[in-house]
Amino acid sequence: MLDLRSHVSRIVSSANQLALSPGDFHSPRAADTMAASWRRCMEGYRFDPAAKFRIEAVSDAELKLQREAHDELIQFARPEIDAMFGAVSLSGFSISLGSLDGYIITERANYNPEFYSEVERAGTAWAEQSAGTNAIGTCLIERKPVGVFTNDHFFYEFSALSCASAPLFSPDAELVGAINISIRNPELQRETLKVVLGLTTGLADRIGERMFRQAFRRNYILKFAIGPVDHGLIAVDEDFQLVGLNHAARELLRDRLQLARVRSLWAVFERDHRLIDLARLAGAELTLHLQKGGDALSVTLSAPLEGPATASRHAGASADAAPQSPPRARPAAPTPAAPPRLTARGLSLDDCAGADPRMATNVRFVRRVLGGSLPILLLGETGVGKDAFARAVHEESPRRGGPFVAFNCASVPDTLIDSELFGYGSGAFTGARREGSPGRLVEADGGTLFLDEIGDMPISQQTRLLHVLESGEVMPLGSGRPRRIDVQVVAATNQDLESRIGQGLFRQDLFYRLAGAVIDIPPLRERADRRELIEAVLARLAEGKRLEIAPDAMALLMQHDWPGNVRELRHVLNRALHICEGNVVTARDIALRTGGRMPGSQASFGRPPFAPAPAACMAGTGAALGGPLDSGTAVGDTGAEVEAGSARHAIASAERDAITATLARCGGNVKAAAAALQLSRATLYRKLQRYQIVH
Ligand SMILES: Nc1ncnc2c1ncn2[C@@H]1O[C@H](COP(=O)(O)OP(=O)(O)OP(=O)(O)O)[C@@H](O)[C@H]1O
Repeated sequence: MLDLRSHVSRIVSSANQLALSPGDFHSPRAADTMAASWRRCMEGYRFDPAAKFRIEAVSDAELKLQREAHDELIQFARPEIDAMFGAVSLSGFSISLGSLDGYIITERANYNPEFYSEVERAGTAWAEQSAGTNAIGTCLIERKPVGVFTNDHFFYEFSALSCASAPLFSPDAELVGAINISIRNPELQRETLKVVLGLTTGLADRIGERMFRQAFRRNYILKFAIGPVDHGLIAVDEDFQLVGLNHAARELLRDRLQLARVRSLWAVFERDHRLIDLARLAGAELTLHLQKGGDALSVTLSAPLEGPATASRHAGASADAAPQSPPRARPAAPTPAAPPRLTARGLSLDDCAGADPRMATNVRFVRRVLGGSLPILLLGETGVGKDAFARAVHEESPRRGGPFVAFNCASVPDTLIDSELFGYGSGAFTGARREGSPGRLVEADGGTLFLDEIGDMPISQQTRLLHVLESGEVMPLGSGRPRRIDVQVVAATNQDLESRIGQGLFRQDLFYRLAGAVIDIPPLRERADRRELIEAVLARLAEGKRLEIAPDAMALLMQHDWPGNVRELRHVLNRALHICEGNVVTARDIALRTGGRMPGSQASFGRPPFAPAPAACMAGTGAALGGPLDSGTAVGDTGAEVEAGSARHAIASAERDAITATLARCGGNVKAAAAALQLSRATLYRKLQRYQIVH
């Protein structure tokens, strides 16, 4: 282990020597991985390697939310983590699972304080932007296994640790997190860490395989070795049409898939008639050799775990989808590309889930609580489908025969919320209806009450609502008689409730009461099934008319970052279908709002150098500037006018302005700005990326 002075000078000189063009913070060569990360730390995040560092950690409540959001990933990872921990239980050895944001969400460790440090506990923030060079954070950025030996950590505080992390990919080949092994042992050799890195990569491979086999449980699966611990997995239907490829298989077969624009397994391997017969007969698993470009590859074929899927020629690995478009994570769907079912009642829970793994987890989770009295809290940006989800919950719950009552806490004036929500007796106040009003809570008795924009509810009504939820009784104003009610409460917000609690604007006890089951609905830009969702929304809008999306239009739609989410997508497609010629929507018909995420972006809002590719794109004509969200108002889903400059936009806009101003005041120093804004550094980095603020 180096002393502090040598540590700092090694980092600074290596980062400076790294021959990269300005702004290129990603190194193509493995040997440069550390130096590239150090350089990101100094130039991108403006960290000082000599500075004292304290790891950030989320609160227990936030950790609980994180765990709920990653419920499925934890379920798949935990048995493998436990098995590995049981096999290699050494002092100073811990295994942890990091979320995509770099938080440790579960861990196994020897908690002997001699070897265990608080920095390894669940809830700590290891995103590189938060903790500097480290195995979890750097692996998540590099999307490859990364070992970080003692002083390779950017901050000196971590130099007693050596860590190895490997990325975890979903069945759709999306990065979903990282698995990490840490060792706190001064005797550890750099060479030994390489072995540990192999163990970690094998662990990630096995967790990925569990997820893949579950997702494609109705398909035949071919498995073949790619490296000493890596495996390619390919799911096919009974006609040997490709249904899914894991990340390793996609990487290996990338050229072939791209060139051939394949759907069939026989474009990857040479046709083998034995395989067809064997697959039909296969009761379990068999190993055979398949020819691939002159080489014989040993492949294990396993039969479906559940009843075989019907032929699915529309599978994700279709001609124009492979390999960028992930295969479907829900192989059970008989016609995977079919649009969601449109009923008079709207979307079902399966429709809301589409083929997105995070949404599938959400739906599985919410189904477990339906029928009980646990309140459900829906979180997500504007337009992601919280309202649609709430209605689908009602339709699937045992209360579906009862009323569904929606109450928007932001659209009713504060002074009327009391009477509207809790009701009032006859003659309770001047202007009241003579016969009184039962109020929305009582109206929802026996059914579901959807409290939209709960984050905007004034604090005094929050107190009353909390009382109702705790007692199960409503006391209408001036009636003197409480009324018992039996209601499934579903609340929703796009606000950061934790920070509202911090500002004293939201009651913490109400939050805990509402957060019985927390469902985090991902924004459209993060959904793995974007392509299918785009097609489904168009099909739904086209009402039976057959319409196609030309590849150039699809490319625009896939690149856009959708600040208004599915609602914005609907507006864009609705406009396109009315102006397109014939049955094909082309790029000329697509008008996308350009610039920052919220209206009124300033020129200074760009993309941090390490952020994903810019999402803004513009159709060939100047019409792009006249996109629906620019027009000031937009026609809402129910036909009502929705203000584009609504309270939500104003809040986001104010937040973005406050961040920009604070950063400027702090000379671009993120740490100082985070302290001034009373945000954790990780949260501020997330917001910088969200608002695309260059600092
Ligand atoms: N999975 C989906 N498939 C098709 N359409 C969808 C899907 N999810 C949402 N939509 C549509 O997108 C639009 C916006 O959805 P919704 O109103 O539920 O969003 P929201 O999150 O509640 O918005 P807000 O935050 O503004 O209240 C609606 O027209 C809805 O029908």
